[in-house]
Amino acid sequence: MHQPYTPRLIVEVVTADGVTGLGETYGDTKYLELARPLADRLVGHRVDDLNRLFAEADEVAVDAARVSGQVDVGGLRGVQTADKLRLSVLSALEVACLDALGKSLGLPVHALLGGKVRDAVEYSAYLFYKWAEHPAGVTAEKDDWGAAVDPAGVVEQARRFTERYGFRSFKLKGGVFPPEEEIAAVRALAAAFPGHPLRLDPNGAWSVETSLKVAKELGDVLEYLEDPTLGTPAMAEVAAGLKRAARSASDKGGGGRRVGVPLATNMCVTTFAEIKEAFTRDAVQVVLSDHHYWGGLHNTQHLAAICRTFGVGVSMHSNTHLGISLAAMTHVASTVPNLHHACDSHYPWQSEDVLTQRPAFEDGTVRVSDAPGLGVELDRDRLAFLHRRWLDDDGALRDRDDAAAMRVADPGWVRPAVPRW
Ligand SMILES: O=C([O-])C(=O)C[C@H](O)[C@@H](O)C(=O)[O-]
Ligand SMILES: [Mg+2]
Repeated sequence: MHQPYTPRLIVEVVTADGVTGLGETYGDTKYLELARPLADRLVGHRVDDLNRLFAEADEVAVDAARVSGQVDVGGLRGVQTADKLRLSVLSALEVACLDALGKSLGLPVHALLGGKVRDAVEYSAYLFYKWAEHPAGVTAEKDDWGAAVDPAGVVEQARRFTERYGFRSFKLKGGVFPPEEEIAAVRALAAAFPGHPLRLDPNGAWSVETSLKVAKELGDVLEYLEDPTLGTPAMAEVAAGLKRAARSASDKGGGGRRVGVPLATNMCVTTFAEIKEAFTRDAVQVVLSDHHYWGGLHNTQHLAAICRTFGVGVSMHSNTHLGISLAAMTHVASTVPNLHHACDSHYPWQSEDVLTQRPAFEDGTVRVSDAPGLGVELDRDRLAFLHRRWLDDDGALRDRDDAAAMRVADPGWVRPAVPRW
């Protein structure tokens, strides 16, 4: 469940020559608290002095109450550490500096990152279970996607995604209905779109046992299973169980059906500190990077290099971002040689943006811009309009609370404990 609106922080750097650069990141209060002091420390620095950003960010104090034993957005984005909070803010400044630097030098951001290895970046269709409309009383833009609360609705949503944007890969956000229903939805997708890459992401809603059961049932159709269960130890148990099952199936002759399925994560490996345990235990086979919380585009390249060294796949996680971040993701993704999966993006679900021209999806891809910088332009009127809405809000939209809209439909609703199944 996602709130209809989400706060975003837009950063603009201005050089002494008057060149501007744009960046974007999460905009909840805890990020805004760090953005101003960090921005103040950077006044007078060069936009190509990117490594210094990390040292400056380290000097910005994080309120301990923001991070003590916390997970981000109910766990959806993994652990919340002071460092990760700082890196998430830093990422917007790094992207803004790269945009400004590229514009000054007449080079696209991908060139500043070493050059693109592909001309277009593939994205996946992000399928959500949803009602036809938001519950009465929830302020939201209307959409024309219709309801998706069963396999037929999910297939219909996927069909619209292919018609509108040409996506080939499909990711179903699960953990909503009992696993049997989500298995049926994935099977329906596989029947409707034979050979298309499919993923299912229940955000840790299942026990190890349920994860193993679902993975075995869908082993022949899933490209990967994302965060079936919470935490590296539990993911490692699932991965080991799947390996055992695959071995025993091959000992028995196999029968041609794939038993194992790679596990992907944007929850248990979201910081460099978490890599060692996860990779040495073979708990995950694909890491979904998010340049915001990994600390920018250079760090995303470092992460990709570590994944390559360990034989772990890499792709990208999405986060209700706008077009600035989509452009940044596309530039960095174009430079990663070992990007073997279509990246996630919530962007088709966003009806609003702060750009004069929205990035477009063609055949499920975004073309990598060769224009100087990111290749996007800020629409100051739209930014002012959205900022005004944020200022006028009673405070309910300042910090992401995905349960808020659910509580309008069902006042007693609380986020279910995990594992739920
Ligand atoms: O793969 C995903 O998109 C998720 O696991 C959920 C995300 O964390 C998403 O809700 C977000 O960050 O806004
Ligand atoms: Mg995920």
